[in-house]
Amino acid sequence: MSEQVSNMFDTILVLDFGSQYSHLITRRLREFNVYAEMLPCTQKISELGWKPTGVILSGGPYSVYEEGAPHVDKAIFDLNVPILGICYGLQELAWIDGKHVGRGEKREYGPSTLNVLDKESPLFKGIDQSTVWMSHGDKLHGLPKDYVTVATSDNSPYCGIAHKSLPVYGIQFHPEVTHSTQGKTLLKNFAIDICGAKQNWTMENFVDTEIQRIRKLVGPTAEVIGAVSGGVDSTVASKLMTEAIGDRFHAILVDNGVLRLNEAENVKKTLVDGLGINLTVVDASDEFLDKLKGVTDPEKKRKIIGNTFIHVFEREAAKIKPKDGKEIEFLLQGTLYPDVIESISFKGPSQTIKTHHNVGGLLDDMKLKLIEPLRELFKDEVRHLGELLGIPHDLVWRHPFPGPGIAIRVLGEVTREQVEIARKADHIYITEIRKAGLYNKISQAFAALLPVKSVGVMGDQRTYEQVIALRAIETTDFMTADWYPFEHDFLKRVALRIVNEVDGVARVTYDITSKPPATVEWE
Ligand SMILES: Nc1ncnc2c1ncn2[C@@H]1O[C@H](COP(=O)(O)OP(=O)(O)OP(=O)(O)O)[C@@H](O)[C@H]1O
Ligand SMILES: O=c1[nH]c(=O)c2[nH+]cn([C@@H]3O[C@H](COP(=O)(O)O)[C@@H](O)[C@H]3O)c2[nH]1
Ligand SMILES: NC(=O)CC[C@H](N)C(=O)O
Ligand SMILES: [Mg+2]
Repeated sequence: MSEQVSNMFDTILVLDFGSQYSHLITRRLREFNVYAEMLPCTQKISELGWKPTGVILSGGPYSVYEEGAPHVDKAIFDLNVPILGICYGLQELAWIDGKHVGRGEKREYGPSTLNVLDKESPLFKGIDQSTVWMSHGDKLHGLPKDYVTVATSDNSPYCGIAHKSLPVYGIQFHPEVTHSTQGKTLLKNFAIDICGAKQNWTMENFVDTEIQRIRKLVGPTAEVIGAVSGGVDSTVASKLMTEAIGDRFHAILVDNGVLRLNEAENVKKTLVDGLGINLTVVDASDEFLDKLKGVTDPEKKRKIIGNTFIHVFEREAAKIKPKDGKEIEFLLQGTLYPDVIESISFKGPSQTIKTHHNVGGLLDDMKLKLIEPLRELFKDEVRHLGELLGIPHDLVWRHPFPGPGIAIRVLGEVTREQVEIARKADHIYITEIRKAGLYNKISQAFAALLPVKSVGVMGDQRTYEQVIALRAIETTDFMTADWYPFEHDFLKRVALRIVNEVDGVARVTYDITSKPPATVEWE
């Protein structure tokens, strides 16, 4: 899939050396409609399968002179396309041609002033003295062979360098962060003027080319299945698939008994009636809740739900008999670019904090070929795509909802009764958030039901019931998050409604922990 998109649009290849900012390079380029793709720094150019329009080497936490430090495939120089090294990338260029890199006397983090020496340099066109963001401890001690200095900064005499005859550049600062005030101009200069990349990466173009691509890939008769949740990603992927192949696409929604209030019905209404998606809703709630009986360990809950999910999905898939008399050939997945990025680090995927349920487990058994139309997109691009495809605004901007659902929001044993309490409280909470006009300001909000009892007094009677914890967070990437600062009156209103309207709850608390150290979900 990734090969195909890169062949259809001029593509800047970003080779990732592990900087925390690497994905921002891709983002910035896409913001001015130049398509870019990030791959690990160890990518072999001969195995790329497409020709980049230009190459950017990212920053990274290593030192080029260290043993075991990552190094780029020298074949990038045989591509005869422009190259830009950023921070570690600059140091890598200098290391390759003369090894002039070492520890600096002073580390440099934060703002610095850029001083452009070569006013004719195409990389610095329209850029003069400006603030640039630094984050390095190593520095160049001399120029690599055949390079000249084009810019300096207070602490970096080789802040910008350029090859004398080739379009190869290196810069010590990070143009991809917004703190580098003219960083975007520099990236534009590189991608558009120096590489000559066309600015044709628009969602409208993507929709057209992607629909054509899916049709070609699937052929005139083959059929496709996909799991949909009513969440943003699977809905957008399903709508795209429906546009491409109509009801040869079979969507399956599994009601696992831990969905939100009236969710299965609502999703059915929106997807079938509203969007024309060929959807089957399978009620497997008894099966899930039976298997969850007596289980309190969060990881066990996640695994049970993940496994049961696969089981139910496979069973339903086997019932589908394609019209061409063959078997189902493809499985649609709503994988997004951040999922891909997280697993491409050359040191392997990051440590497992919690097992996110996923449908990847289907792969081996089912021998289905994967279709992942959103694989190159960031979440906000997926939302934009959803709007273009005519998916209602409310659905496109929905808060994410985890696959294991309310089961990981009912702490302790999951029973129908406990799910019902959590569901009702959640519904009231979200309704109030919407009423207050706060839904789109918050990234995710939900109610969790705690397995502790607390004493209360209602109508002169002693009560002894459970506790609801409200959570609301703001985040851009869900990797880090902060709690949302509600007005006190709002919290007062929600607490009152929940205790009054939901049997079994005597107390409400608000969770004021950020991530880290907490996670978004309670389990
Ligand atoms: N109840 C369900 N029935 C069928 N498939 C499901 C269900 N819950 C989750 N899935 C599948 O698991 C995938 C991953 O879930 P995830 O929550 O990451 O994405 P999403 O639900 O599509 O979007 P969002 O992030 O907005 O919730 C979904 O895309 C969908 O394919
Ligand atoms: O599809 C999913 N399957 C899961 O198993 C899962 N666990 C957490 N989440 C969602 O991921 C984001 C980060 O959550 P955590 O900080 O709790 O890990 C939040 O948006 C969580 O809701 C999941 N989504
Ligand atoms: N941000 C970076 O790329 C840092 C590169 C290298 N690790 C240094 O400290 O200089
Ligand atoms: Mg979801």
